[in-house]
Amino acid sequence: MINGKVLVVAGSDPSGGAGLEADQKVLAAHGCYAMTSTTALTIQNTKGVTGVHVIPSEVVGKQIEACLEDVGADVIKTGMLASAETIQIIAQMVTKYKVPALVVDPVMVSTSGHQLLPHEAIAQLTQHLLPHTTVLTPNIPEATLLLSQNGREPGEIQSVADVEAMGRKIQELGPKWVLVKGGHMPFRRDFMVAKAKEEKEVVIDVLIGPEGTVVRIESPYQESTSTHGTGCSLASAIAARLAQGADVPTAVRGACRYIEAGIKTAPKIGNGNGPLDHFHSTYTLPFSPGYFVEYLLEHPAVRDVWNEFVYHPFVMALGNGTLPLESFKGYIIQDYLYLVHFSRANALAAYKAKTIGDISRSNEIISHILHEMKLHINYCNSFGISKPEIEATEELQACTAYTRYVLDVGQSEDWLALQMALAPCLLGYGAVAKMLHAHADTVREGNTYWAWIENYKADDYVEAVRLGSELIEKNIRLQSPSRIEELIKIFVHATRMEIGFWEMFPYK
Ligand SMILES: Cc1ncc(COP(=O)(O)O)c(N)n1
Repeated sequence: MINGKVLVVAGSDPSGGAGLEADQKVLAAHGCYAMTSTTALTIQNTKGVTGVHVIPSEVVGKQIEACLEDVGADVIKTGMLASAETIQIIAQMVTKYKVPALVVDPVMVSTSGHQLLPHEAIAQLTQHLLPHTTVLTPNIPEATLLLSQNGREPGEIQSVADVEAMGRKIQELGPKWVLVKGGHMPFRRDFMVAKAKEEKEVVIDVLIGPEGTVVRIESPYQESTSTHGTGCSLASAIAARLAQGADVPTAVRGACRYIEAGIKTAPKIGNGNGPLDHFHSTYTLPFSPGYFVEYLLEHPAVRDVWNEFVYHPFVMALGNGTLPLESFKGYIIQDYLYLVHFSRANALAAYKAKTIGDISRSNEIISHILHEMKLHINYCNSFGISKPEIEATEELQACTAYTRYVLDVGQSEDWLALQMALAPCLLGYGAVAKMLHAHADTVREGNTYWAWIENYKADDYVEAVRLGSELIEKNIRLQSPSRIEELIKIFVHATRMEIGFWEMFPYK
């Protein structure tokens, strides 16, 4: 689901760790809709930048216009701007389209030392863009350069208080909020600049805001070579959170935590300064909404056991009419006893359901089971077995094991886990009947078991399968991938119990 629209105006990094490529990953990880306007194509990888092809500023402007006059944006985020003309055009667009928020990462020099904004463009940046800026995100070298190019004394940094003073001076140049990023200058625990390597303990990002607001965001110093694109990614994470309605301090704090985790879990890609893991907290479901059951039955842990159940020799003997009648009688009686507990399990599902709609679905399934049990009684009567005789029969172990397993899942786990334990029976009998209907060896005329097959192919059973699947589909996509794997294990175990049920009686 898309929440928030962000337009990024920045340069492209073909190696994917910084620039537009990183920005789009961050926005995707936050569930935002990302648009881009490209200021430059760089030639770079984790080892450094070897070339820059600047895109004409009219093209950049027309790309921005194409996005804003149609889709619109909640936030514009800028990165590498490449030229003074491009800066002017962005400022015109921000004013013309009254974009609600502007996050400016004043990219000047890459981590590897390559100039990404001409020195003379810093004046344009200050004059045209900073007055419209909601959040400006310089690191300490960029903050120093911004102040000195504007004829202000950056001052020497000894402590966090000096960083705050620096942020305040930058705020006077126009931006509403300034985040001075501390990654380049770690501190000791006492908030003095770390001189020696072993003194580097904390990173402090300082956010300066209106009416004297100061927020310090402290995180543990991480010794890492995976920091390529951290600045781009941080500013995009701030933009994403603003687009989703967060206030600036909340957006900035959340974005800093996102980057901290991205460095911690970085994938070690390339031979230089590697990229972050942008997707450390993103779930990707392995199926598309509405197609879980299809995915489930093809899952490597399910496929073979499912086929063993559906194409079991007991089933095939029902289909070609060769199943010994004594086996069928025994099976029908045990299945009746099974259905009593299966109804209890569905009643438990109704109890665990949270909406009247889901309660009523469980109720419909129980009504269907009652109908099925009447057919079992009719079968037994035709074999001369009465209802009291059925009910007086002792459950066989496979019947007890299966039903009590389902009930235990229902007691000890949640509603969806119970539905997964119930699913092999519901889906399986539908699949068995469908398979037998289509199978070349199936005998219809004179097959004692044809009526049994017909029952599970009838419209009302097909409808019950559809309802059951719909219930699972609706709820499964709210689960995490690891929980889905656990739920699949329940399905597999219950399917094995179904196989055990076929195995109770001789089928030859
Ligand atoms: C296109 C582009 N934009 C920004 C950066 C800065 O990122 P870093 O400081 O990590 O090199 C970059 N290297 N390339």
